[in-house]
Amino acid sequence: MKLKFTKMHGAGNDFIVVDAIHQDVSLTAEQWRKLADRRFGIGADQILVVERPVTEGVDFRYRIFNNDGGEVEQCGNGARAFARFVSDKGLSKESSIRVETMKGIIAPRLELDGSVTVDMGAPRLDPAEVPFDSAGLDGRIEGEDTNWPLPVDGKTVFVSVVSMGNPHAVQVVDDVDTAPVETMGPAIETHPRFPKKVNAGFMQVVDRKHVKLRVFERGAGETLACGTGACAAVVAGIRRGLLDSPVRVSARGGELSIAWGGPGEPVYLSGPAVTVFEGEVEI
Ligand SMILES: N[C@@H](CCC[C@H](N)C(=O)O)C(=O)O
Repeated sequence: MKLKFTKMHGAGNDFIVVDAIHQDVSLTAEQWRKLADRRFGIGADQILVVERPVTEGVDFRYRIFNNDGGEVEQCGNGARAFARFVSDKGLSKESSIRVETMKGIIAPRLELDGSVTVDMGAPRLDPAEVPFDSAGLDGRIEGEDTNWPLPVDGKTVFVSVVSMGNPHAVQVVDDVDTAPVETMGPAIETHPRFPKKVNAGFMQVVDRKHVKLRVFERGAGETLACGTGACAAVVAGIRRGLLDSPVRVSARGGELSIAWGGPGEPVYLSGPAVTVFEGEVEI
C-alpha cells in the first residue's frame, strides 16, 4: 500500500503530515516508528494525522505520534503545520479552524504574514493533572509557582510542572548552550515522579520579554523547537515572576512568540509553518 504524505516543519521541529480523510491510514505503532526513522524511513520528530472530527462544531480531529511510535496528547508546532496543511490541500477554506486533540480543542489561525497563531487552551497547573506525583515533596515557592525538587544524576534540580495537554517539567538554567540537555533530559523524561513520562525544558531568561529554550522531548529526544514546551516555559516563567507576556522564545530551529493572560486564560503560540516536500511511500 502507498501512503501520500507531506513533510513540514515549524521552527525546525519536523513532521510527516498525513491526510486520513481521503486515504486509509490505520498503521501500527511500529509502522509509524519506521516512517519517522531518519535512516530507514522519511524522518521526523512527529507524525501528524488529519482526520474527520468526532465532536460536533469542530472542523478536524488531530492525532499525533512521536517518532518512537507512541500516540500523544498535544503538539504545538504541529498544530501550526496542521492548519497550513488543511488550507494548502483545500480541506478548509477558513483562516481559523477548531481542531480536537486527545486533550481538548485548540484553535489555529492563519496570519496574513504566513505565520500561524494557535489558541492552545489554558495550561493545567495542578501537579496531579500533569501528571506529577508530588507526594511527600517539599516544594520551593517562587512567585505563584511551586518549584519541585527532583533528584537527577546525583543532584537536585528544581522544576515547574505544567500540562499543555501534554506534560512538561521546566527548569531555569544560566546558559542554555552548556545545559546538560542530552544527559539530564532522558533522566527527567523517565523520572518515576512522572507516570506518563515528561518533556524536559531548559530555559535561559535573557530578559523579561525573551528566553532561550531547549527541550528534550518525551518519545523524540531533543528537537530544534517544541511549541508546547515554549508555552509551558513561558507559563512557568510568568508564574515565577521572571517574565511578562508576550515573550519571544528563541529555539535552536527558530523563533516563537507566546502570550498568556494568567491562570484560566488560554496560551497563544505564534510561529512559522513550512512545507518542505511531498511524497508517496510504500508501507
Ligand atoms: N514537538 C511538540 C510536542 C510533541 C509531543 C511531545 N514529544 C510529547 O510527548 O508530549 C510541540 O511542538 O509541542
